[in-house]
Amino acid sequence: RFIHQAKPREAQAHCTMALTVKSTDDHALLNAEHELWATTFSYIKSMALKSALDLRLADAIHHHGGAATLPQIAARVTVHPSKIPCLRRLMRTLTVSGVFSVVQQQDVVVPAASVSNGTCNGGVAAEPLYALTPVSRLLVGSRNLVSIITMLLSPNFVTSFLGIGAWFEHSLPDPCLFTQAHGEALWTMADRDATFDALINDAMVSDSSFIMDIAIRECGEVFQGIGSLMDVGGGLGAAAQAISGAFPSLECTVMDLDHVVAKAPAGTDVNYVVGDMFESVPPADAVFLKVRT
Ligand SMILES: C[S@@+](CC[C@H](N)C(=O)[O-])C[C@H]1O[C@@H](n2cnc3c(N)ncnc32)[C@H](O)[C@@H]1O
Repeated sequence: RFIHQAKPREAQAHCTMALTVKSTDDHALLNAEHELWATTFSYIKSMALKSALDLRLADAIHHHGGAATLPQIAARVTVHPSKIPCLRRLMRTLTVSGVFSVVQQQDVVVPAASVSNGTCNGGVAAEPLYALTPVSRLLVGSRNLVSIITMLLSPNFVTSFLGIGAWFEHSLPDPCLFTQAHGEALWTMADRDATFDALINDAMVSDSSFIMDIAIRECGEVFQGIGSLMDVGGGLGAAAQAISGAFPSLECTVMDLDHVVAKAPAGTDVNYVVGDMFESVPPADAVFLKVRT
């Protein structure tokens, strides 16, 4: 904080001052305050990730074969030229949290003017190369997790968590955080708001397409020996499709609310039925309910 508030030389002086605190108690106080600020701002990590999704930064790096300089990234995303120094700071935040990695290239130099990082005064400057990591590789390619992360970081979900304190004040049973924040249940909003419904359904397809391949590889034996399966609250059926693909003799049916089943894809090996799981569940050899914890 000292460094950001002051000019470089003053910052150094302040920094030295901070580091030469003599009292152990003051050291402890400053450490505690640092922890408090770090916890307070920890949401910046997820907001930086949201920005990366909004700006499609992983796609821009992927386009360049998995590693790209800031000018190369900036050329492929919608960033006003005046904000390119800010983009460098965003990339720094994302590399600290492991979304991207960065290497300082020794052998590639570019004119400082084109770097536009706000710190170079002419001459040449080595351009850092930002690369995809195992984390950001999950955000590119055909089976990516962009939709589920976009939903989890969407305003309707994020704002719900602002009410945790208020939620504790009410006795059980009470509305969940989502209902408390928005005055209606998540599935009611999805029924009413087509954009929100699409956000959820796409999110679930991306999550199920990813996790079910692993689940079938790791514990596919649970599906052996059964003739029919009912995926309760199965959404657009991505999980059931994965199971059906791996076990073609297993008759898979998805049960969901009518506004979801109305959008179910045609031409799959999966059957779809409308129903309310709190009223009844159609008979099958096994009931499947996918839960992520
Ligand atoms: C979190 S999504 C999971 C979708 C799917 N199982 C998956 O993992 O890809 C929950 C699903 O339950 C459905 N749902 C909510 N309430 C329901 C109810 N009372 N009866 C049947 N389905 C319901 C929603 O429409 C939604 O598709």
